Amino acid sequence: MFVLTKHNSIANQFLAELRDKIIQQDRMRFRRNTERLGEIMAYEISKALAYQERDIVTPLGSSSIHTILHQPILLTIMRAGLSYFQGFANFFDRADCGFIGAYREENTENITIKLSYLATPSLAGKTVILIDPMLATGRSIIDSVNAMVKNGTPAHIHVASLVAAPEGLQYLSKNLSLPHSVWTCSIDEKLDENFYIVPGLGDAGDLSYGAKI
Ligand SMILES: O=P(O)(O)OC[C@H]1O[C@H](OP(=O)(O)OP(=O)(O)O)[C@H](O)[C@@H]1O
Ligand SMILES: O=c1cc[nH]c(=O)[nH]1
Ligand SMILES: [Mg+2]
Repeated sequence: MFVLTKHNSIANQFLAELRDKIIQQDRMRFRRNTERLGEIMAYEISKALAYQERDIVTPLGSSSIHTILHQPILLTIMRAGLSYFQGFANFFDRADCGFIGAYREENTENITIKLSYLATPSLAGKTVILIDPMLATGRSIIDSVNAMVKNGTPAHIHVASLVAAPEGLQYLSKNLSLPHSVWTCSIDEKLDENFYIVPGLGDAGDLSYGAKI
């Protein structure tokens, strides 16, 4: 598993601003910081993709360089995923993309996921980056994977999160049987009694777009 904040970088400042209960109230900065971390995580994941050597003709000669063989398919879970996704789309700028509508319904016992929308290209044999900033119980990711495989079974899924809870990571390792890797900016302490990540940052969807009814 890759954890971005294990290494000091400017990314730590963006995550600190996302968590800070005052700064995070600036909705535009919240979305933009999320997007910036999406760009940085896209760069990190790009190192794990397949490359091919190409010769580029410049005005003065030719230059050999390794470029990405196939752009990954970018899939995100709405709402909160949208800004993080945009960071990936900025870097993987030729990628085919897909969208999943899912939200958590809380009851006292557990979380259930309501899936309402699925629009993806064919996923058969493809490398997919599944983008969702909050990995809390892990149920949104697992239910999304179970829904999206009807559009083909990917060769590999990169699960890209921003803040992950240990409980969610454990749920993924038990329930995600397809080849996958997990990428996150931080592994936090735990879930609270409402299944929110502690210390986390709060509700990423609401901070991005406002409370929903
Ligand atoms: O790991 P889980 O327990 O499934 O929680 C994570 C999910 O919770 C958030 O979505 P939410 O249901 O709040 O919807 P929203 O994005 O519309 O706010 C977040 O965007 C994840 O999709
Ligand atoms: O802590 C959490 C858990 C799920 N969704 C969020 O936005 N935050
Ligand atoms: Mg939410």
